[in-house]
Amino acid sequence: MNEHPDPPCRHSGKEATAMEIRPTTDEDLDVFVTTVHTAFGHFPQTPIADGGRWWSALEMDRGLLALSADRRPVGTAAAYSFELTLPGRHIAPVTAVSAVGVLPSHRRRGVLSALMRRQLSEVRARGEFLSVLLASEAPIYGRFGYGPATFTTRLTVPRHRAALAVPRARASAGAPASDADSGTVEVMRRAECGRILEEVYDRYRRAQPGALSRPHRWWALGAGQPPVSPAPRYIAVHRDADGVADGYASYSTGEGGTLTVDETIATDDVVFTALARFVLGHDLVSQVVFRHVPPGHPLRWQLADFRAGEVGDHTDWLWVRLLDVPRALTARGWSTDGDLVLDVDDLFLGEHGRYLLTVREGRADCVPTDRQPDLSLDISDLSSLYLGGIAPSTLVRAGHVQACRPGATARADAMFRTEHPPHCLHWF
Ligand SMILES: CC(=O)SCCNC(=O)CCNC(=O)[C@H](O)C(C)(C)COP(=O)(O)OP(=O)(O)OC[C@H]1O[C@@H](n2cnc3c(N)ncnc32)[C@H](O)[C@@H]1OP(=O)(O)O
Repeated sequence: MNEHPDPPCRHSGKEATAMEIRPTTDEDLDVFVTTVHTAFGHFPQTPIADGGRWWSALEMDRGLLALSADRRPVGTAAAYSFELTLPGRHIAPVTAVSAVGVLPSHRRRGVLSALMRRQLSEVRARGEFLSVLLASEAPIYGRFGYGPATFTTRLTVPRHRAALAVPRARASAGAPASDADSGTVEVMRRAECGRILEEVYDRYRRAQPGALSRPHRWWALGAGQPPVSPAPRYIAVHRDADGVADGYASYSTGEGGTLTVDETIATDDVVFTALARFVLGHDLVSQVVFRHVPPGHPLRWQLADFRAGEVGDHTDWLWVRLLDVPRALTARGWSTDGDLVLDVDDLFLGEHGRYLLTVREGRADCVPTDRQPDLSLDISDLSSLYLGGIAPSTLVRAGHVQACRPGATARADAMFRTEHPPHCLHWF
């Protein structure tokens, strides 16, 4: 991207000038974690007492600490090194931003803005073109160029209305045998699973756009949330006819007989259905709560009673930030040929670029152009569109994206659409 002719850097004037931002080292772990806790005000609830497991995967050589003029730590930002699966099953390295916090006593003075600026420049210096995060509050990150790009829901099904319908396609005579599940489900405890979860998750995430890698280190340390952490859980492990694990559901039962499924990981739809059927058939359960179900997932349609599946917590999950438009757009796969001229503003970084995106046979070319634009948009909007989880027409109708030529919106919709909607359920 070019420097903007008159960069509207909204925050530069406000960014704390007497502050120092420095990278962290292993020696900073305690002060880093204490500062994050104070920023969130969550100290009593956070399980740091559990041997620091929650924070054990922090990459301290990638963290940032903001120090006030009197050298006191007042702000934090962490960065994890993951891979992100893009449309077309292409895989790219990403920086996953986390543990962002500014002390309550030092807010709204530009500390976060300065941390974000430093962090984005370090991501570029690594040669990466994508940054991602999970936002604690939606209004925070758009100004820094991030846009919500994947979405998730919770599906609650009362046990007495949990019957699955016989799918018409399978009930009809002559349905292919491969359509039915020929595998088995075994219940294991989390502690007995060895590397099964890690291996199944890795197969799943490589085929699922929007999914993040979970590095071996996370599993080995038991960092994060269940089932990566070793919290007590039952795991329903699905195996194919050859005995190879190809899916799992991690679950526990709680108050009032609610069975909560942390995540259902399946390498195909038949495996997902088999695992759903298994937990929905659990005795002594009043309802089953599936967390992290992709919006529009077929499970709701498989229930004999369509209204039995109550959708809740429909919310954003992964926020994406493009740092190099041509590299990002050429890295993902595309399913529809076409040409599109995108005029992109990056207000936070004070950059502007106009690009001709040309898609032929699944791959894109993206070069600077002075042709008239089809769409004019902010980098946060392009970042939202990037994984195919939201249609350009939605952002045009919302007034975020400007369609500059007749037919441009429909063409953009067709080009950005992906065969598999993106979904992410990794917490970091
Ligand atoms: C990926 C993650 O880790 S998500 C976790 C984020 N952290 C938290 O939610 C912990 C609690 N909150 C905090 O620690 C702080 O309030 C932060 C980190 C969200 C913001 O830090 P600050 O140093 O106050 O932000 P900063 O002063 O740079 O604000 C920049 C702009 O963002 C706006 N902004 C900052 N936080 C918020 C917010 N929560 N809601 C709405 N606007 C916000 C500011 O008003 C300012 O806007 P302006 O330039 O138009 O005046």
